Amino acid sequence: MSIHMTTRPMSRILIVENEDATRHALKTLLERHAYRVEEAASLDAAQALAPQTFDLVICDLRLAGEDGTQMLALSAPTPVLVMTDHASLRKAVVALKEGAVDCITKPLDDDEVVTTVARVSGSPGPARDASPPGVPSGMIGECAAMQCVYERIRKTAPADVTVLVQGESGTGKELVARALHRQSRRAKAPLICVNCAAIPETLIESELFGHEKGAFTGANSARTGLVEAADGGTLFLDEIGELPLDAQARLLRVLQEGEIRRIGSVETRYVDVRLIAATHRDLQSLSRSGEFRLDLYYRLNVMQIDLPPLRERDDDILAIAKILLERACARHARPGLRLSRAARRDILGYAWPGNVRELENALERGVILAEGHLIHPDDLGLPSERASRATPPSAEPPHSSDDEASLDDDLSLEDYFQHFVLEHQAQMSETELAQKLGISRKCLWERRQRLGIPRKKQPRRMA
Ligand SMILES: Nc1ncnc2c1ncn2[C@@H]1O[C@H](COP(=O)(O)OP(=O)(O)OP(=O)(O)O)[C@@H](O)[C@H]1O
Repeated sequence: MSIHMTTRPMSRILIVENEDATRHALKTLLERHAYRVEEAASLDAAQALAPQTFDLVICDLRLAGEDGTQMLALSAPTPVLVMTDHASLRKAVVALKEGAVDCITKPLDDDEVVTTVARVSGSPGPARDASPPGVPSGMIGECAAMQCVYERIRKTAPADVTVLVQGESGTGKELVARALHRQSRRAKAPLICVNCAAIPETLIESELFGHEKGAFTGANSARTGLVEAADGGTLFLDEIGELPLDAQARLLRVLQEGEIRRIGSVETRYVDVRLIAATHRDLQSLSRSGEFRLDLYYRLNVMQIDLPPLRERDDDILAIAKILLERACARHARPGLRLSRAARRDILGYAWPGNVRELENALERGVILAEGHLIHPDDLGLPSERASRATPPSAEPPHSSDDEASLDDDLSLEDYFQHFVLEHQAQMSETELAQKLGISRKCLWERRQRLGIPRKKQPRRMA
């Protein structure tokens, strides 16, 4: 893998991506960090913009019907940073071998994108790392349970041991793996992330360990596996509880002896890989039922990092929501949106079974659907039959002055709305009222219901 570094400050970046939403979000993010960005939705459109004149090209590997790796040749000598999803990790490995400077995986993580772009371009990097001291970049939250997690990361990262990260889905296990890699001596080598649940069981062994030509039907050429691709670096195996038993046996050999044997090969190769595994399942009880090898479990569990579910992070929820909301506002070019008091109460009262990912999605929905400056409970679209939480909604933590201000704004806006409607509804139609308030008729109707001021039926005017 060749790493291209340049010392001049980054100025122009070309994004080649056929998905409009991703392209737009990436452009907005990079422009916020003072990069000049142009975009193309296809190889042809990219070529027309003379990619070789840019300072960096960021290209999706799976352009609709086109092979993104072609951008490497089209852009030379400009460095190319490739984007991929879990399904096309194989292509990413090939692209890295062919000279891509690095690879970022989808769904894109804002902090990772900014840090990677800064690193591969040699530019000074993000203007500020939003993370407070001691909090790994990209992670939000400072409650006591998360402080323990950060301390574990800080102590474990340099130790070069295998780590087992446990937590419910969406609690940030992959973020922990990234932080461990970044803070380790392997930081400059590749981090290969594989979601074992996303690869079909029949393919997973050859994906991980590679195969020789003719090893099985369809194996037309020899292939390097992802374990070998991580040589010198870190391999993150998410959802390791889904790994079939045969693959578990091969993985055990890698951990015990550093040995790897491609499928269909008699030759043993040696790799130097640090393994980080994650699961939301109880591996010990899986091993009792014979689904997970106990010896592998013990090998994996040298260090354990447990992530708390979001519902147990009371002190953090609103702080996380605030930062995720700012990010969503930036992605959708809706600056300044805030959560209404009722929305904040609902966020605190909800059990968040999908954890931070679910909160991220709800806020994204809120930003897209909000009509005024505030996001209301309906915009968040939380399931109506809320799973109850131990903490009642009234237990909202003390407000910072910022929260206090937005609470007052919220109240005064609702007061203003109510006042305006009551004062003018006799003279104005619903359409006129909605226009004056800058909201849709539907939104006016919904707010009337919520505030208990439904429109009274007007007596029909006689001609
Ligand atoms: N502490 C956190 N701070 C900021 N973002 C977070 C945090 N935890 C999770 N996220 C965000 O939530 C989403 C899910 O995170 P991640 O993929 O790391 O979770 P996971 O536990 O690996 O989930 P799964 O097991 O379903 O793969 C990501 O978009 C991530 O950025």
